[in-house]
Amino acid sequence: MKKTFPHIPRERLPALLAAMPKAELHIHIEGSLEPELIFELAKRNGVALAYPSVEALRAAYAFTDLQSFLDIYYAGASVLLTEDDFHDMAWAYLRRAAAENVLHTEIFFDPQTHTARGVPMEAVIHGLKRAADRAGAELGVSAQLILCFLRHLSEDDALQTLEQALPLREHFIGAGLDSSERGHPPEKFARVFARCRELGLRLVAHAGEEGPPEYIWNALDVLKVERIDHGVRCLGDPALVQRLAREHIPLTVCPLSNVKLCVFDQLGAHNLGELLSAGLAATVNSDDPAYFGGYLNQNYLETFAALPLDAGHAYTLARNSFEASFADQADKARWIERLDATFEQFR
Ligand code: HPA
Ligand SMILES: [Zn+2]
Repeated sequence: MKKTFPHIPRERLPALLAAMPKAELHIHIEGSLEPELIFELAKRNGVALAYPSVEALRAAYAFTDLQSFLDIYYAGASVLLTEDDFHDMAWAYLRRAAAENVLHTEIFFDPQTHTARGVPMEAVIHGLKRAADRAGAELGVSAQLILCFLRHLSEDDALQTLEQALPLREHFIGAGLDSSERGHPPEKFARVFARCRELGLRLVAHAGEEGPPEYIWNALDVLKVERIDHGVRCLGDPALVQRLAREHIPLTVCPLSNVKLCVFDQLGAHNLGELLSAGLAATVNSDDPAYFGGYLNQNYLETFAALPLDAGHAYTLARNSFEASFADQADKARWIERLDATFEQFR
């Protein structure tokens, strides 16, 4: 049964959305790199940037599609060289997450973006993991890592990357697939995902952000992923929607990202409400918050302001975020109790 909260008026929604405990399941840590930190790290590491100032860099954040964003995103990540750089980036994100009542986060990282520049795999993973462990100890935020393969590169490159990461296997819980979607279908990565499955990694893939519903089918059937990242284009295929609903496959939806990358013209045209009405396990996430105009709470706030969503939808989205996570059942139950308590307090 869906919960409803008729006693919570619409004016209380912004406070409720900010206060409610939540999980974030779709955040690229390189996409949390704020322009100020890009400049600080560039200076620290003696890396030359193509932009003269923070303002000039921010002014370049006007994207027409996924690729136009990725070009700038990879350029920004070029300032990351040492273990401390990766720690500092992730720590900045995790502090923000804690302030936004994020109890649990599953963080994507793109090792190939760094190893291709000669950065050791150990620097990437140890730096991120140190920040994740520190978040547990100092902020009470549970944080896990998901290693993503860049789909514009070859499957052999992905396989080599996986082998390189294997000595550090204990530090990440899953594998994902990101970067340029169109022209790089999931089945291109069938072997590497099969290997990840043998290794006991949890599996996710970006599909149906810009790509067709067929990519979502193949992410499920060929890669055997447990969650679909984005997936907003599933509504074009009723049989797919039925499958996603029947099998409770979560979608990690990123509303501000979708508008910035022109997947939807405006937030008011976003299909999040339809996804929920279709019985899909949709969640709200920030994707690349430093580039897309806001962190997790901003995604919730702007989306609820633009769409006819109420406190019942807020509850469903937050609850979905915990249920769709790769955390263990006891943690999920504890977080959902805290969610229920927050909703009890709002009148
Ligand atoms: O939204 C995204 N889509 C695909 N790849 C990405 N890498 C960072 N953000 C994204
Ligand atoms: Zn993404």
